[in-house]
Amino acid sequence: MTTINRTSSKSCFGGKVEFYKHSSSSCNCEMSFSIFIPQEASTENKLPVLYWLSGLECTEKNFMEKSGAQRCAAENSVIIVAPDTSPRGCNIEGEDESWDFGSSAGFYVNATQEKWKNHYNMYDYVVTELPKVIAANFPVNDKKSISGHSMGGHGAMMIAIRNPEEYYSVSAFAPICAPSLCPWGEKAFGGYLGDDKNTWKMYDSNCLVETATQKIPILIEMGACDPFRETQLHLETFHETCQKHEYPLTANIHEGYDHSYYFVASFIEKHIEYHAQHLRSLS
Ligand SMILES: N[C@@H](CCC(=O)N[C@@H](CS)C(=O)NCC(=O)O)C(=O)O
Repeated sequence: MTTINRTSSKSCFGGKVEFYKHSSSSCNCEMSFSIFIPQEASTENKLPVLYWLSGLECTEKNFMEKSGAQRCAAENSVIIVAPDTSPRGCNIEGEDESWDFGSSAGFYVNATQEKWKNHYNMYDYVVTELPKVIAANFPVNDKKSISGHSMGGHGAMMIAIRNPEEYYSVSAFAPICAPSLCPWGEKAFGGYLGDDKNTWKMYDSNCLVETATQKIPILIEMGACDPFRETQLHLETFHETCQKHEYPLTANIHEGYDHSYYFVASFIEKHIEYHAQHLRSLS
């Protein structure tokens, strides 16, 4: 069993916000995550988990510190787990050179390129390893949902589209909707997966919805004043692809909101309630 080391524990709305580090076999380095555990969680009362994937430049801290999700998670009896956004400190040349590639920018893929493939396996980490670590160490049942922001919003959609039987619901805030078509995605996929764009499709939600058979509905919030909306996020393209392939998508655009955690904080309660409803519905 993986040993996990708690680095901090704080009371929050009757429950606990805790931070952990552990040795990851997928990423071959130490990984970090944060967790919110509602007060009533116990071995006799195991709770479902909402996984939260953060965006570029984030660590496991941003969501816990800025979203204000804990009160609603406590009220709805949902555990929240927020992993770091990439491996770190792997001594890979260039890993800390830019804010949109390498550290803080794992993009939730399994790298195939020589330089990155030993460590940058965030897909396996989030889909397989982390849920096992959580199940072995916390009072969780086997029900999971997933959400995220920007790069992490895409990660949540891509992971849920590929694993619809694993997640009860999926949602995203200001997601990168078609990574193969935007500068952030092209840089990351090119670097981690190589130049052959065919290999990018398995990690691109805009491609995955074309062939999905079991269709898990997607809920998106997007700020109308998000400065990345036109250049990086491509919601309209994704919307068209979903319509064409009859993939269920609800996208809400909010006047005046941008890309920041102030936007996430403004709508997070609605999403936690949405996930809680799904996590409760099939019990
Ligand atoms: N550094 C970028 C912006 C990066 C950014 O907006 N990151 C988002 C996710 S894509 C975030 O959550 N940042 C951390 C935070 O706001 O706490 C820029 O120069 O425009």
